Amino acid sequence: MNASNKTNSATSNQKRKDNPASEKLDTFLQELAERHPNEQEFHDAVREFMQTVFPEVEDWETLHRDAVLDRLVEPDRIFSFRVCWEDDSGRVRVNRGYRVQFNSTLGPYKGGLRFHPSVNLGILKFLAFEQVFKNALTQLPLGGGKGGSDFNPRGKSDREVMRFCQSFMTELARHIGPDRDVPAGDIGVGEREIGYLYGQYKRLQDESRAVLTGKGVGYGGSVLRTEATGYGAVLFAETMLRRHKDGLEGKICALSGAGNVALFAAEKLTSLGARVVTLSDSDGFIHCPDGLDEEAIASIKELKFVQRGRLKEYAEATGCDYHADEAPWGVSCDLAFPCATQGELDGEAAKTLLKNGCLGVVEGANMPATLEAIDLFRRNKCYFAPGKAANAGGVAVSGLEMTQNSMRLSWDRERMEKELAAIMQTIHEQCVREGDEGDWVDYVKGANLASFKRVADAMLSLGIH
Ligand SMILES: NC(=O)C1=CN([C@@H]2O[C@H](COP(=O)(O)OP(=O)(O)OC[C@H]3O[C@@H](n4cnc5c(N)ncnc54)[C@H](O)[C@@H]3O)[C@@H](O)[C@H]2O)C=CC1
Ligand SMILES: O=C(O)CCC(=O)C(=O)O
Repeated sequence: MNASNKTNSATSNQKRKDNPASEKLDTFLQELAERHPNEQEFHDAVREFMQTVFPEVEDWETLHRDAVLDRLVEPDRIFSFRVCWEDDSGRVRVNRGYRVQFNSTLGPYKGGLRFHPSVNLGILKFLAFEQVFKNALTQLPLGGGKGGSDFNPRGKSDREVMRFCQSFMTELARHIGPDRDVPAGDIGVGEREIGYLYGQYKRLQDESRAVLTGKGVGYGGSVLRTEATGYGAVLFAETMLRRHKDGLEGKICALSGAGNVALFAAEKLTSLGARVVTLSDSDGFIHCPDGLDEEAIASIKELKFVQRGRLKEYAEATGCDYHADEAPWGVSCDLAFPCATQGELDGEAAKTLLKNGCLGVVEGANMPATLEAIDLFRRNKCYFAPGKAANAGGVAVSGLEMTQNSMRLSWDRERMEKELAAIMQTIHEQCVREGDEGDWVDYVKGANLASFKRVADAMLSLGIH
């Protein structure tokens, strides 16, 4: 029983007439909303995915009988726990921690941890759902999960962050393991946090196990993991443009974010001759019409990763334009790279980008474009690279970090660069194979169908559970 054979665009017209896919989709989404109330981000992620998958599912009966689609939207399990820690003044603080183990059909649960005050179960379920399909596209043996806490590292001392991470891991440790669930970083969780989390895991288990990725290269991390998400998104953009007889050289690029993904995307774009004109944080954006050079990006990295400062400070120090409380999508550009967070590029922003002649949008973040924005990009045949394809370079190198840890060796930069480029190429090929519309490639449809087929086929093979 093979979903690839059963899912075919030559869908029988009769079947469609008897029971149109759009009606089935509406019912499915309505039931989802009733079963998972007040989780808008999760509903949106499922809608974006299922609206491309439903019309292509020919053998409805098989998938329906085995409840594959219903199983795909129900997490395997979810943990929620109290995290108590002591701040520098001796006061005890209480946060909530979570891990959503969504689907392990293809391998151990894999996906980042997010520390941000906005974190709630709906957001983590959307991220974990996306992760299942993103990981499938890498072709590595990885399931999907996500976790985190409403803890806000901003403004906390290193020691406070350490105590929080130790408390968080004290509970999480019992649920994870190298063949079970391997977390990594995401918003608010970088190398510092991974170091503290890993240190506490080792202390508790008295074992050096590959239980987290994104570790420092000095203690079991992989070369290129830090850069991989941003670099991978740019490699994807380059492949997408090359297929359409174009390139990155001279392209004006508007980026949002100023964290791990945005800054390494900016670095790679600049090295390939593109002009990065904006970066943003949650307070506003900087606009540098001549483009940020290597030196400027290095000093913003120092500001963000070491001093943990704000872009406003960079603007004050250099005199570049700064726009408080605004996103950068009003700036005229050839390519947009939303690299901050979900929902940051809405319908109005999409209309502005299209009006200004934007050729393509590459999602460095997870679900930064709203459903309305995605719809506008697709209807206008703007090249839109969805996050589950474009930002998969990070988790792909995490997968390779697991491989290196299992083999007890480390690969060098040259090898890692080749591996990352090959994986991004393969992801692009899968999107084109499933999303080629003749005069245009629908990357959303391509990424969703290719990953769906891989996960659904494996689920059918593994029986009902
Ligand atoms: N770190 C990774 O390897 C991967 C991250 N992602 C996604 O990329 C995005 C960024 O993650 P990272 O760069 O790792 O996080 P980060 O914590 O290093 O940086 C996040 C950036 O987004 C900005 N930001 C956060 N919330 C915001 C808001 N509400 N409005 C405006 N700006 C906001 C922050 O100021 C910061 O500049 C997230 O959507 C994450 O899920 C996706 C794949 C892998
Ligand atoms: O490297 C990983 O395991 C997770 C990366 C991640 O959280 C993501 O792809 O959104």
